[in-house]
Amino acid sequence: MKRVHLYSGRFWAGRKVGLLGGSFNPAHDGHRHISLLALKLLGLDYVWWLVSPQNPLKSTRDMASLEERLVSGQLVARHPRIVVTDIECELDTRFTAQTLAGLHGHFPQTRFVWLMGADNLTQIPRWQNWTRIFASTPVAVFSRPPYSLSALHGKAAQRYRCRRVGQNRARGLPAMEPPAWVFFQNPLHPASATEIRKRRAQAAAAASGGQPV
Ligand SMILES: Nc1ncnc2c1ncn2[C@@H]1O[C@H](COP(=O)(O)OP(=O)(O)OP(=O)(O)O)[C@@H](O)[C@H]1O
Ligand SMILES: O=C(O)c1ccc[n+]([C@@H]2O[C@H](COP(=O)([O-])O)[C@@H](O)[C@H]2O)c1
Repeated sequence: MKRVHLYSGRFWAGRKVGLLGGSFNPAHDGHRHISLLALKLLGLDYVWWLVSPQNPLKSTRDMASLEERLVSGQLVARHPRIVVTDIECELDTRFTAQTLAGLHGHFPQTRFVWLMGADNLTQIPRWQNWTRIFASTPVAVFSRPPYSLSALHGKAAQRYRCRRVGQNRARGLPAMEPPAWVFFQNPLHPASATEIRKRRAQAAAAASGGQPV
C-alpha cells in the first residue's frame, strides 16, 4: 500500500494527484465513486483521501476517532491508486487553505487538484481564507444529489464563473494556472455518511429493545 509522508516528495514529483478532503465518518461508496471518476476524467495518477482530524465547522459529537475513520477509509478505498492518509496531522493543519499551502510547499513538483462534492461548493465561502484555495489549486466539483443546481448558483460558482472550464477540457485541469475549476455532470451516487450514521443508530436502538443507546 502506498503511503504519503512529508518526506516522500521525490516519489510524488511530476505526478498528478487529486485531494479528496473529508471527515469520512464513515467512508462510503460515494467517496470511492467520485475518486474513480476523478482518476479517469482528470487523468490523475493518484487520489489521496485526506482524512480530516476534525472539520472546523462540524461538531465533535458523533465524530468517530481519527483511527476508526482511517480504517473505514482503507476498507472502502480498495484501489491501488487511492491513498488514505492523515497527513493533516503531520502538517498540523485543520483548515484547507493551510493544508494546501503546506502540501504545495512540501511537494513542489506535484500537480494537485482539490476534489469535492457539490455540497461543498455551496459551503466553501464559509471556509477560512477560501479564495486562497481557488487561487492556489485547480478545483474539480462532482454532482451530488440534491445540491448540484444550488451549488452552481452559489457564491463560489458566481465569483469564479469566468474561470470555469468545460468538462471536455478537464484532463488539462491539473496543469492549468489557478483559479480554474470544472463542474462534472457525473452519474449520481446517493451515499451519505449522515444517512449511514442514522441507520446504524436505529439498528443499535432496535437491537437494545428500542432503548436509546
Ligand atoms: N455521494 C456523494 N457524491 C458526491 N460527492 C460526495 C458524496 N459523498 C461524499 N462526497 C464528497 O466527499 C467529500 C467528503 O465527504 P464527507 O466525508 O463529509 O461525507 P458525507 O457523506 O458528506 O458526510 P456527512 O453526511 O457526515 O456530512 C465531500 O467533498 C463530499 O461532498
Ligand atoms: O478550511 C476550512 O475552514 C474548512 C471548513 C470545513 C471543511 N473543510 C474541509 O472540507 C473537507 C470536507 O469536509 P467534510 O467534513 O464535509 O467531509 C475536509 O477536508 C475539511 O477539512 C475546511
